[in-house]
Amino acid sequence: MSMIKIENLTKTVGEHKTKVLDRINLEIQHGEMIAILGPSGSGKSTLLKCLAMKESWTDGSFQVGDIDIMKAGFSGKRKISREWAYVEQSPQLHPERTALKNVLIGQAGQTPIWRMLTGMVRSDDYMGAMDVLESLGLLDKAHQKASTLSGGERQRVAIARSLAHGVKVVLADEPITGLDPKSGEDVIKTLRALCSSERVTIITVIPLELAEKYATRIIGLQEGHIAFDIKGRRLTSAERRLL
Ligand SMILES: Nc1ncnc2c1ncn2[C@@H]1O[C@H](COP(=O)(O)OP(=O)(O)OP(=O)(O)O)[C@@H](O)[C@H]1O
Repeated sequence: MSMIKIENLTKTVGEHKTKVLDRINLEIQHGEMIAILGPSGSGKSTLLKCLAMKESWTDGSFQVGDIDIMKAGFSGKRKISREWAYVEQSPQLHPERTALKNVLIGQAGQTPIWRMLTGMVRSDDYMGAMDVLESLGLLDKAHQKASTLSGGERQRVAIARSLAHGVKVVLADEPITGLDPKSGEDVIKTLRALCSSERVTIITVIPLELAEKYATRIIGLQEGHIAFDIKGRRLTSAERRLL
């Protein structure tokens, strides 16, 4: 059984019912690293948000394991959302807290109330948080206040926060925007390694060159529909022309 299965996912907007997503069919397995590519306005962010259940769609079915999202009640959706993280382009962090503290306390709803109140952490949590920060190239920023971090650094703290709390699916919209090429590639390399070692599933919008090098699968969108869906590899010139 696929981890995620969507069929004919369609989203229309406005009075002219413009199709932003047009009959998208996808089956996603654990441990895939999926890069979504496509021209500006092709629907990449909308698809990510729908997959993350942050945005509604007009038509289509959406199954996660044996849970039908359209019919799932609050507890079914909550079970899924605990293990999934959507990292937006400008994620919310506690501005006055350090990068490390942001990773440790997690998002509201994931942290035991006693820990929020006392601020106490176990030493293995501390080491785990430092490990993920290091793997995302943030060790030297661990003790810096979130408000003083750059946009790209804040994104990586948000990814570290998800991973430190055992998230199994990460949906990240342009996670390396604003990073220099080397740091950007290091982040993508780390995400790919997590797919291989921990079977974390990553669905993300990243530049073409990095998608070709690190993604296990590349999905090309064009005007809201899937133009190609291939294993990670160098694109042919015909595929490149679609982007
Ligand atoms: N709620 C909405 N109302 C009207 N139009 C919308 C809405 N949501 C998305 N769109 C339109 O749908 C199209 C796809 O938007 P989306 O942000 O998903 O594209 P994208 O591929 O992520 O683009 P970019 O690469 O520029 O970020 C755009 O033309 C956008 O204007």
